[in-house]
Amino acid sequence: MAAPQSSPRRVAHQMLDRITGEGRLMSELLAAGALDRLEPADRARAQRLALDTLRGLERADRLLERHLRKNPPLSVRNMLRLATVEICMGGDAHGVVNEAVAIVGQDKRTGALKGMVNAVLRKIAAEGPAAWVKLRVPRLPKWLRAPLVEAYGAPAVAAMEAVHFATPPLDLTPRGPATDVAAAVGGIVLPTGSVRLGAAGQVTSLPGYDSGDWWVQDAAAAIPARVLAAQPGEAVLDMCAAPGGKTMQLAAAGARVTALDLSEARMARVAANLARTGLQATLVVGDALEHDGRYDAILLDAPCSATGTIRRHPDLPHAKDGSDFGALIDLQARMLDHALGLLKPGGRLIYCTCSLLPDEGECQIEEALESHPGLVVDRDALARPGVDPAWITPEGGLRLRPDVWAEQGGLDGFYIACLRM
Ligand SMILES: C[S@@+](CC[C@H](N)C(=O)[O-])C[C@H]1O[C@@H](n2cnc3c(N)ncnc32)[C@H](O)[C@@H]1O
Repeated sequence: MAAPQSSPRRVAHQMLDRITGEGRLMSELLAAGALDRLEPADRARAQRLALDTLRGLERADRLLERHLRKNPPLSVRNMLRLATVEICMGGDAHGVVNEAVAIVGQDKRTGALKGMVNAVLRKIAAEGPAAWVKLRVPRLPKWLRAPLVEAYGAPAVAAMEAVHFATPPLDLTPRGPATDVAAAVGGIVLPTGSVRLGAAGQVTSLPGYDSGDWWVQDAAAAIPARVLAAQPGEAVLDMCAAPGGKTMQLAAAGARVTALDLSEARMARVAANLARTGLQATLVVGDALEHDGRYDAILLDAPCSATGTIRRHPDLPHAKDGSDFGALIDLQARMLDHALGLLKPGGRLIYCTCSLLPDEGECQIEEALESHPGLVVDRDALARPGVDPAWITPEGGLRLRPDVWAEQGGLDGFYIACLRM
């Protein structure tokens, strides 16, 4: 086995370069082994440094602007950003500055700038922490902010940005009684039945992980399967299943679940999750648009912009620019059309996306209702514990936003609707 050869700051810096420079998502980098050169104990720290930097990027840039005479190359800017955020969040300035200077100095392309990095970061160490707290909460980029302001209004978007800026809590979906899991892990039970922890630490060392008593799943992401309310023995298709959070909910309810996903690698995670929790489903790797069968119920958690998950994935606004969302919207419509054709008479379909964009939620349902005579929205299905009727939209879906339950850490943005043929 190759010896680990890096440090958390170096790895966090490399991840920032790839996210901001190449438009890669952190999930892709992690899947490709970005943390492998670190000791296991250092991996969470590297990831946290990168995530904190991405959440605070706008503030870091504002502080750095005061001290930069020229725009440095992106890699140097990213090192300055990472060091600025760490210093302003209470890191040991001496150690941070020394390593930042070493990292810039050891790279032939940037070595000549190490003196500048040293000088700028010494100023940040002196003035930054006091100035940091006075800066505004970082905003979403314009390409995303504009449609959200149009949909929800500027005050609501500002409230979402405040939640995005905070470190999110950890949510667990309990397999059995939520109170037992909450007591075991030291969490609270949310009104919708998920268990929430403030400071998680290492997930795999929490009580009940090995025995599969729960799985990690945002409280919003747990609502679609609750709305579907699978009954024992029902044939249920989880149409875009990986990594399997909703598959496990459906299987735990006693349904005969077929879990379908296009990605073999992601389906391996469904298999591992089912093995850990002792739950069962039939796994199919394939294209949802070509899948055949007849089901009592279908859960379509369609691929989407994932703009509802920014509090957990602050890399997204920096890696994306919205240019690939049109193709996703088209795919969602085709998947919804195809899925409706797989329902038994009287069957129900849950359509959901972890998106904040109405084009991927409300508009998809409005269009499906126009093009499928006889299709109806089942509003009554939304009456689940903890679901606030104020979240129900005019066409009869649920609109969840990060600023819901903001004081308790918020929720992922989601759209959920129950359709019946
Ligand atoms: C939002 S994620 C699903 C999350 C999952 N339902 C859960 O709760 O863990 C969307 C999934 O759609 C899958 N996907 C994308 N295109 C697909 C297609 N044409 N057919 C089937 N699955 C597809 C992706 O591989 C991805 O795993």
